[in-house]
Parts: sequence; C-alpha cells; structure tokens
Amino acid sequence: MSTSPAANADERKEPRRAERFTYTGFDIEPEANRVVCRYRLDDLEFAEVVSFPSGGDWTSPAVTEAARILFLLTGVSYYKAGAPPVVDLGEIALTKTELTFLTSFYRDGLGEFAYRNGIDLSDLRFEGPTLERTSTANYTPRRNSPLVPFGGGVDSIVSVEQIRPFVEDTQDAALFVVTRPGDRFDAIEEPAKVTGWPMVRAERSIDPTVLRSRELGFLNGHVPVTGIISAITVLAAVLEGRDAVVLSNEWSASSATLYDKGRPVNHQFSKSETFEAGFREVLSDALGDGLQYFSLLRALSEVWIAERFAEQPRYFDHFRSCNKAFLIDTTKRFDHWCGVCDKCAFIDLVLAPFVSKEDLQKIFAVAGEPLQKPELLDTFRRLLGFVPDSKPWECVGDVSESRVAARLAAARPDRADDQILQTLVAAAAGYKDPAPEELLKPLSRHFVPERYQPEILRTAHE
Ligand SMILES: CC(=O)N[C@H]1[C@@H](OP(=O)(O)OP(=O)(O)OC[C@H]2O[C@@H](n3ccc(=O)[nH]c3=O)[C@H](O)[C@@H]2O)O[C@H](CO)[C@@H](O)[C@@H]1O[C@H](C)C(=O)N[C@@H](C)C(=O)N[C@@H](CCC(=O)O)C(=O)O
Ligand SMILES: Nc1ncnc2c1ncn2[C@@H]1O[C@H](COP(=O)(O)OP(=O)(O)OP(=O)(O)O)[C@@H](O)[C@H]1O
Repeated sequence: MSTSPAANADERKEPRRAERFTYTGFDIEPEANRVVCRYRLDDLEFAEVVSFPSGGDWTSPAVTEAARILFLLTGVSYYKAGAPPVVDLGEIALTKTELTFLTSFYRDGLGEFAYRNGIDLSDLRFEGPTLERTSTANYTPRRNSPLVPFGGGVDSIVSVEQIRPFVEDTQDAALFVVTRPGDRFDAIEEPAKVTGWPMVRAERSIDPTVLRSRELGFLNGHVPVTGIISAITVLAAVLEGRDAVVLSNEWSASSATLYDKGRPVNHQFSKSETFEAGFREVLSDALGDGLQYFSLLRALSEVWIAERFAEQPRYFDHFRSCNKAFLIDTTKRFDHWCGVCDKCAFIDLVLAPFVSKEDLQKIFAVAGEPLQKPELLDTFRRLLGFVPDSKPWECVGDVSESRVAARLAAARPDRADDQILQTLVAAAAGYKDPAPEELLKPLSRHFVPERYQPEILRTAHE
C-alpha cells in the first residue's frame, strides 16, 4: 500500500487490503514525557505519540513494560487502514499469553470493523520471536491510589462515587483523561469538576494520515478504543506508582451486538469480560500483581448503575454520554446531548425509572427528550430487541435490560401519559425477562479486589 500525501478529496482511492503490517519500534523519550510508537503498513509509515504531561519515574522497569504493552495495543488503528493477513512484530518478542491476547484484541476488537467491511480476519497471523518470561518487573505501588479513566458519562461517575469511600484515608485517587494535545472535551471536564478529584492527563496524537481514510483509500471503521485507553492508563498509573486502574465497563458490555455465522461480533469488545481477563493476565505476567486493572461495574447491570446514578443529582446538569461530544473534528463536535442517537435514547430510557421526567426533560432540554419523540419509536424498538439483529453499534445495554427499564419507567405516575413507553411495554408483554430485582444483584464474576469492593459485591458472587 502506498499513497501520496498530496491526495485530496477529489482523488479518493478505492480501499483495498494491504499485504503486511509491521511493528517497527517504540521510543521512550523521558525528557519529553512521551512514548512514540511506529508502524508500517506495506510501505506507508505511521507514528503515534502519547504524552504524559505530569511525568513520573521513567527509569522504572515497569514503565518500559507498560510502554511496550501500549505499543502493542495502539497498533490496531493503523493495522485497520489496510487489514492485511500478516502482522510482523519485528523485533518485539511476545509471550504465549501476549500472543493469544493480541490475536483476540485484533480479531475480536476489530470484529465490528471486519463485519461491516465484509472482511474475514480469521486468516490473520502474527509473525515474531517468542519471549520466555522468567520474572516480572515486580512493580510496587502506593496503597489505595487508584486512577479512574473518566469518560464523563453515567458509568464512570458511578465508579467514582462507589470508589470514594475507599480512598478517604489516602486522598490519593485521581481521574484520568485522554485527549488530543491541547484538546478538552467539555463533556468530560464539566462532570470531572463535580467529582472534586484531581485529574491526570495523557495526550494522544493519532497519526494524521489515518484520519484521512476516505481520501487516501484506507479501510475504515470502529477500533477497540477502550483497550487503547486502558493501555495508556496503565502506563500513566505505573509512572505515578499507583495501585489500581478502575474501569467502568458494565456486565452487558460483554454481550454480542450480533452473531455472524455463529461468531459473536461485539461493538464493545474491549469493554468485555474477555478483554478484561486477558489484559489482566498480560499485566500480571509483565508487572506482577502490584497493579490491579479491573472494571468496578463488571458484574452490574445498566439498571443498577442507573439507580446509583440517580442518587447523585449534582451531576445531572453536567454529565453527557452522547458520543457526538467526542468527535476528533471539533467543528463537528456537539456541545449538548444530540437527543436522537441510540446512546441518547438508551440513557434516557435507563434513567427514566429512577430520575423524574421533569429532570430528564431538563437534561435533554436543548434537543428534546428522546422518549417524547414519536419519530424515535423505531430506535427504541431496536433497543428493546423487537427488530431481529438490529441492536445498535453503540454502547447500549442488553435488550432485556432495556425492556425491564421500559416497564419500570412506564409504571411511574409521571410517565403514565408517555405514548412511546406505553407502546413499548405493550409490545414487551410476551418477553420473559428477569425480574427487576434480579438486575439489581451482581450478574457475573468480577475482578474487583477486596479493598475496592462496594457492598453489593461483598454480598454475592465472591
Ligand atoms: C466519537 C465517535 O463515536 N467516533 C466513532 C466514529 O468515528 P468518526 O469517524 O465519526 O469520528 P472520530 O471518532 O473523530 O474518528 C475519526 C477517525 O479516527 C479513527 N480512529 C479514532 C480513534 C482511534 O483510536 N483510532 C482511530 O483509528 C476512526 O476510526 C475514524 O476513522 O465512527 C467510527 C467508526 O465506527 C468509530 O470507530 C469512532 O469511535 C471512536 C474510536 C471512539 O472514540 N468511540 C467511542 C466514543 C466509543 O465508541 N466508545 C465505545 C467503547 C467500546 C470500545 O472500546 O470499542 C462505546 O461507547 O461503545
Ligand atoms: N477520553 C477518555 N479518557 C479516559 N477514559 C475514558 C475516555 N473515554 C472513555 N473513557 C473510559 O472508557 C470506558 C468506556 O467508556 P464509556 O463511554 O462506556 O463510559 P462512560 O463515559 O463512563 O459512560 P457512558 O456509557 O454513560 O458514556 C469507561 O471506563 C470510561 O470512563
């Protein structure tokens, strides 16, 4: 694959698969507090730069390990530009555990990308030396000093509030946010202020070439971005000697968006339990068990999370889950809930049992509350699973969670006249869903260490 940087929108090329993707190397640049990751797709070079403005101890062996893991995961954005059958790891030797994990990160993490582009990634093969690890970096952190990646939505807000009591003695927790250099997401900054916690930042420069996919004839599509953010957070945590990276990935993030020839395709793969378990193994082999990477919400339903969020009204005027707040192109970024996307519709629905109609109408005031828009009936029908194989490619709950939320919301006096909700509940009558109280208990295993377990996790599924 080769391309001219002079290509413009009038010279669009047809995307085609490349032959080979190569990990060419990474440099740790302590004086600039950054890591530079370099890749090649056939003869086209890419570089991604991740900076950590607050610095840290770059001499620690654990930092080198964490930077190497970051290098492994950030490659996926550039691989997807040509999706070749071969990934050449160059001089980077991988343990068997790492190879298994990375293969899944590419195949499953790019599952949506592959499905929507009609590409079969089952032929994907990694070539490179094998690493026989005999010891870990033996990382030893400070006690109770978690770093919480913060997306500004319901999930990470609930995590912060659940973790808060466990860090009262150390006062050493921090939010973590990844942006482009100098960029700020209002949708993150505003609720972050409400938490009152300090913020650690990383700045990520994606190679600008990959942002011109259409024009340059690259393949394009979704990338497992939470995996990339996770790897960046781990490096930030290790630089600062912290003991935990606390994700906010819920139980339903493990559910497939659809099945393709029997194989699950999950938009949220890098938020899934499979990703979490594999990444934890990689981290434990490389760093030892000093750093705990886990999702606090792994075992918990969207309904439980929504109920906890409703207990925190001070965030209502400040939080935003709509992904239109996060577009890289600032001219296209929204400064309010768009009020029509699947994510807005889902958040409205799942909060409706617990947050008053009046408050939800205020939250969605600019574009209007999704549950009041007759034109969104089909959107809600898809969220509730009434249209086969049409769960949105978005971070939304499981169809049964949506049906339970609809029933609970429709039973509220302030929703008695809500046409959409009443129509959905009538249509949901034939579905056998868990009782609401079942969704208020832990639903699966989780990896939350005892010192960070909220009450709900202490009472079940130990
Ligand atoms: C903001 C958003 O939803 N973006 C998705 C959208 O991309 P679009 O082209 O409209 O805009 P940009 O996000 O600005 O991306 C421009 C190009 O850059 C590529 N890119 C971006 C980040 C990266 O790490 N590597 C990249 O190569 C991207 O592919 C574009 O070509 O549609 C894309 C195709 O479906 C999505 O991939 C974009 O999603 C972003 C990567 C993103 O950050 N999305 C999160 C809001 C998101 O989806 N979070 C998930 C978490 C699940 C997971 O980890 O997979 C969720 O909410 O479910
Ligand atoms: N720019 C970012 N910097 C750091 N962490 C992020 C960023 N964007 C998302 N995250 C984290 O990635 C994970 C997945 O994001 P997701 O959008 O599902 O969560 P959220 O914003 O907390 O909640 P919601 O689903 O309501 O948007 C969460 O742990 C979230 O906090």
